[in-house]
Amino acid sequence: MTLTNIHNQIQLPPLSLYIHIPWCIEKCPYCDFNSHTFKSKLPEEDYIDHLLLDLKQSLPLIYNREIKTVFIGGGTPSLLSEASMQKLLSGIKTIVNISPDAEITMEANPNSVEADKFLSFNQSGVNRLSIGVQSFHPDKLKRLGRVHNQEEAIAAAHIASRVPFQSFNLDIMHGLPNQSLDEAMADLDQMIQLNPPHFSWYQLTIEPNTNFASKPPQLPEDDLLWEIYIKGHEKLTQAGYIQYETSAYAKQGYQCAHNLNYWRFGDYIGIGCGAHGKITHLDGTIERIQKIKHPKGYMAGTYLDKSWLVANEERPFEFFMNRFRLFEPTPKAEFETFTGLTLCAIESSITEAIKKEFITENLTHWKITDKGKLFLNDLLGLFI
Ligand SMILES: C[S@@+](CC[C@H](N)C(=O)[O-])C[C@H]1O[C@@H](n2cnc3c(N)ncnc32)[C@H](O)[C@@H]1O
Ligand SMILES: C[S@@+](CC[C@H](N)C(=O)[O-])C[C@H]1O[C@@H](n2cnc3c(N)ncnc32)[C@H](O)[C@@H]1O
Ligand code: SF4
Repeated sequence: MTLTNIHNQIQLPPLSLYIHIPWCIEKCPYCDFNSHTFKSKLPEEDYIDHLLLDLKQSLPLIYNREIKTVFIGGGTPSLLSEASMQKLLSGIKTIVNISPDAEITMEANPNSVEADKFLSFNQSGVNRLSIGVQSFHPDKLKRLGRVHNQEEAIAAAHIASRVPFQSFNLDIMHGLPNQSLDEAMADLDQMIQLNPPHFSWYQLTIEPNTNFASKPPQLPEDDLLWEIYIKGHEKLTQAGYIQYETSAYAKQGYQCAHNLNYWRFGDYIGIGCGAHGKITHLDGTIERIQKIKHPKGYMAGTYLDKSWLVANEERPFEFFMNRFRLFEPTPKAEFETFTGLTLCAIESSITEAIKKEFITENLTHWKITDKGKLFLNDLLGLFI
């Protein structure tokens, strides 16, 4: 990349904080997230001390930048006791500068024991709850190895709507083992009745190194998957949900600010086992950071696994890989300020993408077309 391709006006993107809680009651057979079962008692007090120390050690990366969003993910963060969540959230507020109107999300499983803690989590500062429902169908829940049942999922959503969270999200998966169109639509009907402001609708994928990868279940054929997607999308749109990313739907004004910041190539620090981060420095370098994955190793007290700089040549791909997941137009100015490159650096790739009808452009923005969404890998390949 030549010098003329480097933009000299560095403007730091918004900053988020991710906190990983690595434990679950059972390991679900489809899940490859960094989660571990535990034998007796959760070492939660020790772990929170480590999280706070990890955050303190991250300070030189962010000096006093304001944190716009916080996301406590897992694993199953709702396994933490009320006191631990209170200690964690008040602890981070003494270390970093959290914006007074920050979105603070926590993931929860819908078991009754955990749902009883929702109000207390809210009083500790959580203002957005994300509940992993997956399905409302009893057989499907069993097949997915979930430890909650249909009644608990409905009750958890009711509790979440009564607690004064600013928003809550339900995660539902489709394309489940032996799932029919009617079963997938029944899950959506039940979800719509519960009326969450935000809804994530993931197609089940078989991930390597999971139980489903070694003993693959019978998944719906491609034609049926497509029908589920098209009919489901229609139903969600009619119910007032706006799709803003492949799997994310929200009522007007309820998009998830934390995920939006990831997809817009924002900055974030990650603390906890296996958490990753991305930070833009004042000299224009972009650093990626990865923490140690296993709880035992992480709690030995050295948190950093590795970190590396994103080369100038890799920045266009990294920027568009995230950005083109979103349906909103991409401001050209953000490409320059967030990657530190000029538009000249991608001129030929953009021309090619327009010629192939993957994107359109006007003076200020690019927009992905339906064809671009369908051939996303080919589109992104133009920026490698
Ligand atoms: C990391 S999980 C955490 C949420 C919480 N532990 C739970 O499972 O309820 C986040 C979400 O990713 C989705 N997910 C996990 N594995 C998936 C897979 N193989 N295919 C599609 N979605 C998946 C599920 O909807 C899940 O709720
Ligand atoms: C798949 S998403 C589910 C979000 C949910 N649908 C919502 O709208 O709130 C969240 C999961 O991604 C993973 N994750 C997100 N940010 C991460 C980070 N910085 N480092 C490591 N894992 C991360 C965690 O496993 C987390 O539970
Ligand atoms: S409860 Fe959530 S994080 Fe834990 S194994 Fe299941 S899907 Fe993965």
